[in-house]
Amino acid sequence: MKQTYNELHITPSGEYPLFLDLIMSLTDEAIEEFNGTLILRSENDLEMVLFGAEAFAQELSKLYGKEITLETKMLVKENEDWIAQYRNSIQPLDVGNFYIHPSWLSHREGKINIIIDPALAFGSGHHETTYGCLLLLQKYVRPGMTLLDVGCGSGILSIAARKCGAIVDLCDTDEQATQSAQENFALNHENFNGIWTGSVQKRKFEYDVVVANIIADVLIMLASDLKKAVKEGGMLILSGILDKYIDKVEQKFSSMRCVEKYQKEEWFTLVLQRN
Ligand SMILES: C[S@@+](CC[C@H](N)C(=O)[O-])C[C@H]1O[C@@H](n2cnc3c(N)ncnc32)[C@H](O)[C@@H]1O
Repeated sequence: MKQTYNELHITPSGEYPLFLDLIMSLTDEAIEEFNGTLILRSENDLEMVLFGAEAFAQELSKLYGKEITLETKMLVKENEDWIAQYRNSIQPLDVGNFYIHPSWLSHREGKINIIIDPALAFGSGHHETTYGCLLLLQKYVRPGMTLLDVGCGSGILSIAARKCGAIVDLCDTDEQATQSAQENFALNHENFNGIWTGSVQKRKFEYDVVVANIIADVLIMLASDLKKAVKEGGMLILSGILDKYIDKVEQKFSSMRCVEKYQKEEWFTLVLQRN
């Protein structure tokens, strides 16, 4: 990309459609039409287009026996690097020992680095619910534990758990999410044990830790399957719970012992232990 581009404005005093046709025949660039002005933008030289339009105006004036004039303006403008601007808008994030950053930013020494590039799947780390799960995972996950991530989205939680030494399975009902999670595992040079499109019911094992950051209604619907997925003495980390639904969720999971309740803004994350 060049540093600058040219912008040509042509406003004919008459015969506008003929000038539009002429300019379309002189260039492949897109033409903007604004209040009787034709605007062309190009990194290439536009002098020939200007010259052609002026010559055409003179010829038309002769042909019609009346003066057809052009108001013209040639500007040189700075090219914006939109991709760079977009990239600059994506901020890295510290969550306890984790440092979450996109692939174009460098690692931070002394931190557990997690690379997540923006994509369609949920889970950049910035949402309060993901943040809560990340904080609690680093507190409760130990090397060698098994973990199931239900509703994996971008895979951020299972990547984090893997980086803490867990053996991880993950699933999501959305195929785009499982696809994105696999890409993010590869980006982080990490591996998972199993991944599937679907939910907790498709699991084959019981786990030391199950994490599910889904909305309250879905957690309630999945309650029995989520509880069964946890080994005796194991932990269930639930998030995606708005404060107004916390009582309802706690009641539904009351057969488990509440070990920790973390709140960030209006979002709760619960750590429950199976007896
Ligand atoms: C809020 S996102 C969480 C993403 C990621 N785990 C995080 O913490 O950032 C919830 C994810 O759950 C998935 N989901 C919704 N209902 C589900 C269900 N019944 N079983 C499994 N996943 C589900 C959605 O497709 C979505 O990717």
